[in-house]
Amino acid sequence: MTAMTKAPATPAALRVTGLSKSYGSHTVLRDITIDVRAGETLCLIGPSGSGKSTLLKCLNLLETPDSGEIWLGETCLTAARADVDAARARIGMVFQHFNLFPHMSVERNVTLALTAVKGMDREQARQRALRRLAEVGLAAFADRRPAQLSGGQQQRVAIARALAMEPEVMLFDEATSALDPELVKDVLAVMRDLASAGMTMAVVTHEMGFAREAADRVAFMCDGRLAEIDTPDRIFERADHPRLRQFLSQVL
Ligand SMILES: Nc1ncnc2c1ncn2[C@@H]1O[C@H](COP(=O)(O)OP(=O)(O)OP(=O)(O)O)[C@@H](O)[C@H]1O
Repeated sequence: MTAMTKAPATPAALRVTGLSKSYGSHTVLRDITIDVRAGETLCLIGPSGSGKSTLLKCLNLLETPDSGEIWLGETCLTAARADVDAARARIGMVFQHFNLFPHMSVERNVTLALTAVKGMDREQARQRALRRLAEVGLAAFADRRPAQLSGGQQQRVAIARALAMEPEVMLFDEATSALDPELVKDVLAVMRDLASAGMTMAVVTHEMGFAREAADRVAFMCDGRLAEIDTPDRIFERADHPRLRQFLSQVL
């Protein structure tokens, strides 16, 4: 008789349990339990003010939750003695506003943290930056200043900068919301490539097309709660949660 073998569960790269957060008397996150599996693209959708960005900021330790735990692999980020800087270096974050240094070249923007934080040798950092810039389609722009690039190109530099740190997880907080509509698709294409390449990603987005096509799972947040989490197909085609149906009827 052969022993039954059980398929290994996909490990969680990030795991959140019982996370709550208030600003004064305003409760923004209510008892959120969610994980981002290794290699997964998880999209977070929901009405404005539902807590999506706050959740992402908690994941990157830019905000401190009032209660609950966040685990990055085997490391508890919310433990009293957690090394926040070391943990943050393992998580890449891309914001709506790219915050590039205007007086530095594109290449220097990407290498800065490599040399300053990782202590990498300047030439080694440059080579890594050039590889990352090539991946986002900007190899030819390394010596330019950010102001000489379009908003979409600047956002791709910000993505290259985050990738250069070789993070275990990438977090995207409305990365295309500040862009002119015609610049959005190039940034989404880079994000799609990353998703296809197996990068672990949590993506707050208002781009329902991206969530539908690129996500492995979609989480719907509402009033600070995780209201639904499921495959894109079930979220978009077979939604039975009334607030989700209402939300989708407004945005699709
Ligand atoms: N630093 C802060 N201080 C006080 N209230 C805040 C702070 N940051 C966020 N909030 C409030 O928390 C709630 C959730 O905000 P959050 O930005 O997480 O929502 P969101 O779902 O990302 O919204 P959007 O889609 O509009 O970006 C909102 O009511 C917001 O006003």
